[in-house]
Amino acid sequence: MNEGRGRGFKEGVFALRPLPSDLKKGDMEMTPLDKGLDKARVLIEALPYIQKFAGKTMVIKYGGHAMLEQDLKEKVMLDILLLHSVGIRPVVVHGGGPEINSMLTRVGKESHFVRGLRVTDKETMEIASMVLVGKLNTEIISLLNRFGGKAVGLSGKDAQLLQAVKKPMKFQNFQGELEDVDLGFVGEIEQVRPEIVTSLVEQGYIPVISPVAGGEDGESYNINADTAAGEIAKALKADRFLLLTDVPGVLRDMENKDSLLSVIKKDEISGLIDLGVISGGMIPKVECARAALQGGVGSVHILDGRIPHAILLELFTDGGIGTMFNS
Ligand SMILES: Nc1ncnc2c1ncn2[C@@H]1O[C@H](COP(=O)(O)OP(=O)(O)O)[C@@H](O)[C@H]1O
Ligand SMILES: CC(=O)N[C@@H](CCC(=O)OP(=O)(O)O)C(=O)O
Repeated sequence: MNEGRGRGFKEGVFALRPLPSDLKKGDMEMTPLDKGLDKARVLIEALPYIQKFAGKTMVIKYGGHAMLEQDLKEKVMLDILLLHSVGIRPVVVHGGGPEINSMLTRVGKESHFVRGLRVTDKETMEIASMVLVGKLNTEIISLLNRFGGKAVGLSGKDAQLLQAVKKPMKFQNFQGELEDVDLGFVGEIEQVRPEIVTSLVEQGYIPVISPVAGGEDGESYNINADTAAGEIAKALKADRFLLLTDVPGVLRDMENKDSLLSVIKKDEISGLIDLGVISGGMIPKVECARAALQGGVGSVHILDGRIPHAILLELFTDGGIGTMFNS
């Protein structure tokens, strides 16, 4: 199903004879040499991608349900470190919606969303900041650094990285009329000042950014993490923008996990939304994918963060595992 992405690299020297991992059970026991060859083959398949991506910036949006399991979290961190070790420049933007929900429940507050955006009153903003900046950002950089990385935590407020204004929102009522909805401290990004990120990246650090922006008025604004990551990817003119989520990618039929759309062209996105193929939480993702492509990002990938090493499988294998958006 993933064949035909046309990434253009052929398997190298190892394609000429059956690979040890291709042998069926019972054909032959794998010898230590076979196992070694298998590992070599994996590295060789990755080689053209490693060469192609060296020095390139990749923005990785990590969030949602893909962030909840410790074992998976560690695998995501190892993937990011591997990218960094082969000369790629990863920039991480994280979410944490489910963790904000649990913290709000613990303090007896309900979560309300309008078109995927959390209605954010003053107290919710404080709690969202505590969870995103205080807890999750620190946890991610601690993990990366524990595994030997040099990660630096930032929020969108640092060095005015993300400047926002209050986001206006209209909502259609039961009579079909458009009404204004007050989302509170939900922000719309007005300006991205990527210099702090660029200078950290140039010095070999991995920036890890939480989606809280500052406003002219000195307030903090809550930004959807997909949107924040997309804006940052655009400002950095990233080569790749990866969104990790909890589905295999964009499915043609939500009931059928095998109906993955492996490649979507930028111009096909509106049609898929109009047809109802893409709905709910997937809409902001594909919309920020489109905006990122329009803003000069090379390609955008939506992939299943629940699959161990999803990032490596997407970037360094010929078929990839998720949905790739390109122009
Ligand atoms: N065509 C589609 N393919 C896959 N998922 C879709 C599609 N349309 C809607 N969705 C929904 O989008 C969700 C992903 O968005 P969301 O829950 O906001 O992700 P996250 O929490 O990772 O940011 C999926 O869990 C699924 O319910
Ligand atoms: C305005 C808005 O909705 N902000 C999000 C920010 C976190 C986020 O987007 O996290 P995920 O990527 O894990 O969903 C929120 O408060 O949940």
